[in-house]
Amino acid sequence: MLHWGYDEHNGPAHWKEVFPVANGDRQSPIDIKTEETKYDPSLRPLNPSYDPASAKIILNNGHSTSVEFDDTVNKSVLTGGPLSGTYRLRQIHFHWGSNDEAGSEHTVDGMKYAAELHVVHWNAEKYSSFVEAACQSDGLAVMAVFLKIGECNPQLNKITDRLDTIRIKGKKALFTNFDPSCLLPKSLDYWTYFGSLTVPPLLESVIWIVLREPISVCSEQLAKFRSLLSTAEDEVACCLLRNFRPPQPLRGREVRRN
Ligand SMILES: NS(=O)(=O)c1nnc(N(Cc2cn(-c3ccccc3)nn2)Cc2cn([C@@H]3O[C@H](CO)[C@@H](O)[C@H](O)[C@H]3O)nn2)s1
Ligand SMILES: [Zn+2]
Repeated sequence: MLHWGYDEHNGPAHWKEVFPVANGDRQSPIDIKTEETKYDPSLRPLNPSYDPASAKIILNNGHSTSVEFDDTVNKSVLTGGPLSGTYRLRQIHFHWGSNDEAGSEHTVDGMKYAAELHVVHWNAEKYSSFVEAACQSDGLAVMAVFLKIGECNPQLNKITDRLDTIRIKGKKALFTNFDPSCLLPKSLDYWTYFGSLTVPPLLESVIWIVLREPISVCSEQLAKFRSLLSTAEDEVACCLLRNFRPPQPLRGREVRRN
């Protein structure tokens, strides 16, 4: 496998050939069977606190589009929920499908949403860099938000309106004065479980916090994500039509809810 991606020849079914942890016992995403989730009274309310000035750039890394934040200080952080300590905001990115019927990574009782937003944080209290944290079992905390097909989402336009300037893999553009809280639903109720990155190197270092209430997205907005290229300037242009990993075995893990 040349370089991992989401096509037939290099997609999720092939990743174990280069990243054996793909067959590990705390892989993500998962299907959340709501009847089997366990209420945990010790879970606290989520407390995202983001400074719009910490947004820096919007990027096409060939696998998704992300907004990268200044994570050199504790300006944008997530505390509370299942977390002990302060997790610093690193970046947000999206997963989507080739049509509106699929695209989310996590599923709920087998149901797929059209897309999924990931808000990636790292444990800056215990570790000195993102990459170091990414190798620790409590190193990362990713908040997942489902995007349900329906009304266009005006907040999402702040991102989709900029995608034409970063169509090619590797392209980035200035992107500041952005508070990702504007993409969170009214309710911050969540499910939480111990899992992994859903992209290589699939490290088993993520405390997943999946919000139960989706936000809306319309077909036109999703179409803009699909028009991003997974290829660089000097390559034959190929659209990033889908970039979701399917659900992985639960391997006895518990999914708790607040
Ligand atoms: N769905 S999800 O699990 O929430 C995520 N999806 N993308 C994410 N990114 C942040 C990130 C960086 N790293 C990382 C891990 C170890 C070493 C260096 C970086 N993990 N997640 C965006 C992202 C991923 N990567 C990975 O960087 C590796 C090292 O450069 C490279 O070998 C991989 O091919 C590439 O996937 N870089 N940026 S978190
Ligand atoms: Zn992701």
